[in-house]
Amino acid sequence: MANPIIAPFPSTRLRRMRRTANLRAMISETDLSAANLIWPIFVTEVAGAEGEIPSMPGVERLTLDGAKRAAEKAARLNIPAICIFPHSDQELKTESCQRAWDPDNIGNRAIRAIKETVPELAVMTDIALDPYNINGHDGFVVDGEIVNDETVEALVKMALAQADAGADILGPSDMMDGRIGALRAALELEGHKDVAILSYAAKFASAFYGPFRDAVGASGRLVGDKKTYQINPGNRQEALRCVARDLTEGADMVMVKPGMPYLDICREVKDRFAAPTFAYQVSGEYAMLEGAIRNGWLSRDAMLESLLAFRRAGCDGVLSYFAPAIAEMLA
Ligand SMILES: NCc1[nH]cc(CCC(=O)O)c1CC(=O)O
Repeated sequence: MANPIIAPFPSTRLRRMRRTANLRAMISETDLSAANLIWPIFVTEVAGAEGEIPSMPGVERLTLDGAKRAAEKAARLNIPAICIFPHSDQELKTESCQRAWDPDNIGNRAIRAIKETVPELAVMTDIALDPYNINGHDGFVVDGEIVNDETVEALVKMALAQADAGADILGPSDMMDGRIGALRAALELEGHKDVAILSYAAKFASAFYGPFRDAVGASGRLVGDKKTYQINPGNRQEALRCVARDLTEGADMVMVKPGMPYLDICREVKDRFAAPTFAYQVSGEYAMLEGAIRNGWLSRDAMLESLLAFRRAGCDGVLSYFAPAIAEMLA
């Protein structure tokens, strides 16, 4: 960090350069554009489940057709990537989670539909068993324990099905140990050497995921919590070790999640590892801001400011449910 030289007042008046819009523009340090956005969407296979998610006002579960229209909208707004989260049939959730690697599960059908509609749009996926797991966990549950190595084997099958369906970027959000290395090796072996991995590397056991679990229909399902695999929110060093580990195992990009309460981690990850770094402004952050905006307690500028803050903290991009609204404001 440079050591700024400040002449004493009144030689230095920092307000001089804030006086007009053009002067302010000249010394603006951080930019935000649609290219910095990844848009997470929910796609449902359940008739009647489409439509607004009550805890995420303004965000809808989409049908496959809705997902295609979202892809076209993303392309029109210059958003480079869309991230698919499946809402699957509750009746078909099992302990063995076999639908997670079914080529025709709703996630994989959405990948294909979007790649057919807008081939140039980057499609990112979610790798974790929770949308297909009867107990809402990201891994297999055996005698009350979330088992690591067996889960990683299943995640590899899930990843290969997504890569076969045409995914550009895989997003392992499961927080099992050793999954990045296993995924990377399998992708190399199975002819998918160019499929990228954006690892949910520093993923904290957060209370801010609540609305997301409503959106994917996992809320009523989750037995216990995710503290045996997600990071304790107070643990900074452990988060950095996770990022180092995932980069060593072959992640192309890393993520910090949630976003706004963890901007210190974003900055530190970017400074230390100089790798493509993303943050996930998660469902609870969206709900807070959007709820306050809808009540007239905050202006829409709060949304833009929150995104700019991620950029200032060193993030190359942000997964945000605000992506289309922001891109429209910036256009
Ligand atoms: N695989 C689970 C997953 N993938 C993305 C999110 C949260 C995203 C959000 O809150 O917006 C979660 C929730 C969780 O870990 O329980």
